[in-house]
Amino acid sequence: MTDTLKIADKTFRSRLFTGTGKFSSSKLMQEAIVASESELVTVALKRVDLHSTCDDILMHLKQDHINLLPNTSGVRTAKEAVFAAQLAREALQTNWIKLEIHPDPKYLLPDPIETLKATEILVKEGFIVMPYINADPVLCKRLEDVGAQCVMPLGAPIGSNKGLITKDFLKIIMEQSKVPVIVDAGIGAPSHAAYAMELGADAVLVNTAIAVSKNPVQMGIAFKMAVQAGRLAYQAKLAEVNQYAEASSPLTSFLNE
Ligand SMILES: CC(=O)[C@@H](O)[C@H](O)COP(=O)(O)O
Repeated sequence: MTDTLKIADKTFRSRLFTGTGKFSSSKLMQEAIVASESELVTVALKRVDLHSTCDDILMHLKQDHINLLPNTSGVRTAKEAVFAAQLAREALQTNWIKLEIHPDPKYLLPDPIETLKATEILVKEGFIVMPYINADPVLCKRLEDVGAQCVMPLGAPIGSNKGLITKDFLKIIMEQSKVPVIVDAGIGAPSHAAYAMELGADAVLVNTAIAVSKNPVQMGIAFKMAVQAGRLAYQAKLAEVNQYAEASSPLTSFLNE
């Protein structure tokens, strides 16, 4: 039986979503993404030439199995985000949008109030909204209530590579969410991605760790395998953590009964 992930009208075989920033060339970006087998790839609207039919980034992402997910990175308010999403829909012919509203350039932390406001408006306008947010279980429920198709809580600040520093809150989100939970940002190593999947994430989104590694193609493969391993482990149910030792074989003494 194939283990797939459904978000809105699309079904994904891969639970690794990827980003397109920070690669040293578009060709390398394409090779790494293809090697990772990612099927949902986010691209910052501000980085593409919406008036050109042969934008370098977009040209390299023209593959049958790759779905484009424009993101609103760079906007500071709900109003700007809505405008950016409308532009993306027009130019890229998709109503999918990764909603990112982070006005503070130092930590790039998402603004929860503007994100909720924008989600409400965009859902009403027929968008499939994938909001990037802090790992806030209450906000996740509010976003779900207004029609977000998934939630994308951060593991750590974007580009920090710190891993799942929000893990306790991610666990609550995964326990409560009725929409897919995609752990996004700060995932700095395949082991972080595997851990997120072991916890029960539906998918992860990784950009920096693949793009800036010495060998992005190999790292793309490493992330693919880590996500698969973490997912399998989650499905197989991990053994409980015990306070005390538990012998693996009977504790009878050797030779004398
Ligand atoms: C590309 C993108 O959407 C990023 O904003 C995303 O959050 C990934 O973060 P990392 O670069 O830390 O993987």
